[in-house]
Parts: sequence; C-alpha cells; structure tokens
Amino acid sequence: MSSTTVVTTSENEPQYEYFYQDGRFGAKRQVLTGDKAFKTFTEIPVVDLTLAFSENLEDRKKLAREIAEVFETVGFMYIKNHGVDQAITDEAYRVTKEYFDLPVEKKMQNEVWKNEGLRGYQASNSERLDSRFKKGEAKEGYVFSYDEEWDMVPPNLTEVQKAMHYVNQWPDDFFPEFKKGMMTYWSHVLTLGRRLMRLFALGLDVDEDYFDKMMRAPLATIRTHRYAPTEPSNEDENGIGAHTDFETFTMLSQDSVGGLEILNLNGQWIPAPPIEGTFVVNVGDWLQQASNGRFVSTVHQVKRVTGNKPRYSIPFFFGLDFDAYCEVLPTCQSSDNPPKYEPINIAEKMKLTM
Ligand SMILES: O=C(O)CCC(=O)C(=O)O
Ligand SMILES: [Fe+2]
Repeated sequence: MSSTTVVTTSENEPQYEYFYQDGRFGAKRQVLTGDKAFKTFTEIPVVDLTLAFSENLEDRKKLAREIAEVFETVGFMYIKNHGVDQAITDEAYRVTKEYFDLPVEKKMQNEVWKNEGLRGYQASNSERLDSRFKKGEAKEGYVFSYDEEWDMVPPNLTEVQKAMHYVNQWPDDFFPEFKKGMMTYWSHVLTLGRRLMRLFALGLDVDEDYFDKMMRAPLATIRTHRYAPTEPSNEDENGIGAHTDFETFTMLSQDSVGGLEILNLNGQWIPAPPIEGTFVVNVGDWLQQASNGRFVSTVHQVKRVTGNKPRYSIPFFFGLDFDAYCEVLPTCQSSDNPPKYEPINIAEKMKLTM
C-alpha cells in the first residue's frame, strides 16, 4: 500500500497509517517527522542462528539476548544459518507454483469454505483486511495446519486434544505431490519453530523449556501464497493490508520479488527486501501478550505486485497448543508492571470444547 494509505486531510492536520488488529481494521499510528519523530528502526537486522545449535547453554543465551533486543525494538528479524535445507524450501516453492498454475475450477474443489476448519484454497480477492481497497487482495493462498503424522516429535494426543485439531484437505486425487512437498517443509519449520521458542524463553529470562508443555501439538499453520501481477493503474486492489499477526510468531520465506514492508514507530514503512537463504521472523500478538508488551508485534503489509512476475511467499504461523494456558511470564510482570493482558487459551478463543 505504501504512501497511498496515508490519509492527508490538510497541511496542518496529522496524518495516520491505519492497520488491522484484533479482528478489526481501524487501529492507527500517527506519521511523525522532524523533531516529533522517535528514535526508531530504519532497517531489519539479520541474526545468525548458528549458536542456536550449540550444546553450550551460555552460547544459546547469548543468541537469545541478541534476539530479545531485536524483538523489543523492531519485532522483526531475518534469520540465516537456520538449518532448514534449501532443497526442502525449493521443493515447497515448486509444488506451490505448480498448484497455483492449475485451472481455477480444479483449485476450487478444495476451497476453504468446504472445510470445517477453513483449511484449503483461498481464491484471489476473497480477503480484504483494508476496506478502502474495494476489490480486495490480489493474492491466492492455500492454508493447512497441524498434522500429527508429519510431526517429527509426535505428541501422543488424547482423543479430546485430537478433536481440537481440524483436518486439512488436500488435492490428493489430482496433485498428490502438493501435500508431500508442503508437509515436508512444514515439519522442518515446525521443528525450527520449537527451537526458536526456546530461544525466546531464554531471552525473556525464563527457563529454556518454559514453553515446551505449550507446544506439543501447536496451532501451526502455513498459508502458501501467490500474488499475481495487477495493472499499475488498478488502485482498488491490494497485496495484504497492514496488520499484525495474531499468533506467537511468524516465520516467512519469500521469493526474490519483494513487497513486504513493516511499520516503525514514526509511521514510516520500512522495506523487508528478500535476502537469499533467510527467513523473516516476526513477533505475533500472543508473544507480545505473554511478554507483557516487552516484545512488539509489529505492523506489516505487502504491496501488490505490478511487475510482470508473480510473487510467492510461504508464511508459517506458530501458535500454541489448543489447551495451553499462557499467562504473562513471571519475569515480565511485577507490582510496578502488572499484567496488561489476559492469559492466552486458544481453545477458549476459538470456542472449542476441552
Ligand atoms: O507474504 C508475505 O510476505 C507476508 C504475508 C503476511 O503477512 C501474512 O500472511 O500474514
Ligand atoms: Fe502477516
């Protein structure tokens, strides 16, 4: 959306950037310039994850502190040396491209509304986070979530816990490779996600295994995307409207096209250009809540594609177990700093029975 979203009324009136949060559009941030501007970030740091794999706790703590500093100020980072084999990511892109190239009638056979948990194909223009873009968002998606069979650490769920997970749908009868490519990728980023949660725990000064009991079978969703090019003159369409992610954190792979931007405290959009071999990791609302606001869930958006190549991206949204009960961490509250947020319980949020 870039500068087109700035609402200018008159020379003297403040300008705002609007975004979508808590299920609604209309949260806003004032655009501040000159001596009114805060000291804030203008670029997104790249964090080397090598120490995450060290046997030495002190090494892991060092990295955790580096990440915590980034999450307290920017809420977004690139990670490199994350251990996910490039061939697995490449295969996820290959099947994504092949899937989106199928005729739309085929793709509509697995449309999200045919699935109880809204997993499946999302057609172009079926979403609109920013109501000012009349036509909607020029992107297609395919959504799927936790599947115990593909978890490298299967959790042995009770029947009640099992029932909380919706069943994914897949185009198995006409494109069986899609599930294999996507679930293989999912299982690797899920494993990396659990490792990252341990680093976030250390960075928030609790034990490394603090979140372990809350991420045995987490809500862990991928929505693989294609943003098709739109006419430059088509101002009615958007990429993805400005928003925060509601889960714990997001780990995004993006191709070389670009278009992701994040909002700093001064209401300026800072680009998050593609960097080969990295993932972009950002704090979501639940981690902001668990950390009592210490980690920031940063607003971001995707500009629509106007060149001649589509853009592909694969965000992975890491939640918590459905029956987890995550209060503000003991280390993030005190009598001077009481909890600002209610405990997180996904089952309750989603009105599932426990
Ligand atoms: O496609 C991207 O780069 C970001 C997608 C995103 O922000 C989302 O799906 O929440
Ligand atoms: Fe997002």
